[in-house]
Amino acid sequence: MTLLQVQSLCKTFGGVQAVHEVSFTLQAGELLALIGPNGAGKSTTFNMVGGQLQPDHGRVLLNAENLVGLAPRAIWRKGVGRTFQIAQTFASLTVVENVQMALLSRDQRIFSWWQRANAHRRPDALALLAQVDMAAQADRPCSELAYGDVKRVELAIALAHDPQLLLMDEPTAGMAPGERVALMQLTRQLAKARRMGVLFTEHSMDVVFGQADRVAVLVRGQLLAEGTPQAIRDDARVQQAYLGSGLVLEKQL
Ligand SMILES: Nc1ncnc2c1ncn2[C@@H]1O[C@H](COP(=O)(O)OP(=O)(O)OP(=O)(O)O)[C@@H](O)[C@H]1O
Repeated sequence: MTLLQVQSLCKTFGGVQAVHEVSFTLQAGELLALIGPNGAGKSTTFNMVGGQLQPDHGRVLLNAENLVGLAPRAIWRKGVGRTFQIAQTFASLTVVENVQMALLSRDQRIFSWWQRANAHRRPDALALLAQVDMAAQADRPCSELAYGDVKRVELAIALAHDPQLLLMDEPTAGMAPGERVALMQLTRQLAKARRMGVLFTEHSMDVVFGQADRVAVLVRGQLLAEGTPQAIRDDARVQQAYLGSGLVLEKQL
């Protein structure tokens, strides 16, 4: 069964048609990059999939179940995880406590006190940290970590919910080029190992063309092209759309 089917999504803000009849699919274990020049409708599409925005029209099917109309938390409960452009962790807690908090939340336990998190499923939290190569730093406060490491902790937090689909909004924003590729290589390995679909918006073309299985290109709210990284890079319409945008569809070395 197809993991995610986005069908004919439309969204208008005032007189602006932000997204018009956008459709695409995503299979389990696949990484799909949503790219396009500024204002193309990427965030709007992304937020309609996650439930932060309601579409005017169209459907978002997860394993054939329509998510449109559900609150973001209900969508999350159905297996849609999310990471943010600016990584969100509790700086005052340790690395492992952050993951323990996520496990508590997943287990639907009431947590008023961080001490509760501290006692909850530490071995499982450590196992998740091992998956993102952060087990050795488990007992450090998140506030002490380099930004690239915070992003990996955020990934472990997202994995604590065992998502079937992970939405990543510009996951590598603010990172150095080497770190960007490493984070998405790791995400790719995890997606394949867990059969987790990943939909991500991204401005870094080295990440898009190096790590995505497929690329969907939005321009002025419409899906211009969709295909393998190679097909997209060679597509004259895509190159035309990016002309003058300051972005270059450079070749992967
Ligand atoms: N809340 C809003 N109210 C009014 N207009 C909006 C709103 N959100 C987005 N838009 C408009 O919808 C269009 C698509 O915006 P969107 O943020 O989805 O594009 P984007 O591809 O994510 O751009 P960027 O790469 O710059 O983040 C733009 O013209 C934008 O100005």
